[in-house]
Amino acid sequence: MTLSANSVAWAAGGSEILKDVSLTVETGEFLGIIGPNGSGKTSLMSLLAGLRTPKSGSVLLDGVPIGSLGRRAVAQRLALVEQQAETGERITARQAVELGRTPYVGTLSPWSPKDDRIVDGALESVDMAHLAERSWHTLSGGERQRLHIARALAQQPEILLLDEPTNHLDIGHQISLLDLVHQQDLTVVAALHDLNHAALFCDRIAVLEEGRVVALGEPRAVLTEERIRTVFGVDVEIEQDDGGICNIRFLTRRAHRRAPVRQGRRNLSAMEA
Ligand SMILES: Nc1ncnc2c1ncn2[C@@H]1O[C@H](COP(=O)(O)OP(=O)(O)OP(=O)(O)O)[C@@H](O)[C@H]1O
Repeated sequence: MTLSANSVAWAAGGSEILKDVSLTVETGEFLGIIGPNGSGKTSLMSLLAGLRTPKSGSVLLDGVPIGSLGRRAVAQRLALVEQQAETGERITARQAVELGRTPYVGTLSPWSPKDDRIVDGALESVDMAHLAERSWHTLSGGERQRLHIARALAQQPEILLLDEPTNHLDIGHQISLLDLVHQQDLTVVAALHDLNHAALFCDRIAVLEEGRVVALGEPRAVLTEERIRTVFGVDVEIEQDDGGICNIRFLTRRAHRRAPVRQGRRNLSAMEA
């Protein structure tokens, strides 16, 4: 199943937020969207999810305009985890994940043991089965974020849209969540802030700058020192490991200051030896 944006433009508050955005996510691909704050990542994700309508251009789900499909039909194919997804309901962790089954349950197809099994599996996959009966409002930000992912997995979509999915997560859970998503047989579009995560997990990366796609391709082609300097305004050094994966090192003033100290320490240990 493919998802594509074709010359999409979107405006809000009197400003053009997205301008002439074109990209296609192929079946099974993990596409990363990176860009500075305010570059339009969240806006693009909601257009791709069919939550917003482009001012011009189109978003196609398997070649069909997403706006022409019913919400239930879209939800059976595509799940979105929003950046500030919240629930005001007084529900348990498990009930939050059960919401993922909404597109499948109805008068003619009542809740069944199969739905229970899918919810159990989703809770286990994000390491939250032990907190299934806890009230939502007692959970930490990271636990809630893992449940949002579990809810999306319980939706059994073919395409998963994730807007900054590692928000609130410690580094162990950031890696295990991206690993989990990567291992699913899913097409993934994820807005990511961590460029090393993008390099490690994405098949291709689109770079957004002021609402335009300024680069789109494999991580090693897109993540160059020059581009990161131009788009994000930071100096980096990039090394590629044997597998061709980029390792980005940020050259902050602090890193520059610390370099001679490290050298000094090495000299000192050499003298002590
Ligand atoms: N409904 C709206 N009305 C007015 N302006 C909006 C609206 N939605 C988004 N914007 C503006 O559009 C721009 C892009 O916002 P968006 O949230 O898509 O960026 P982002 O790349 O996801 O940012 P961040 O990295 O900070 O999450 C911002 O300047 C934002 O203020």
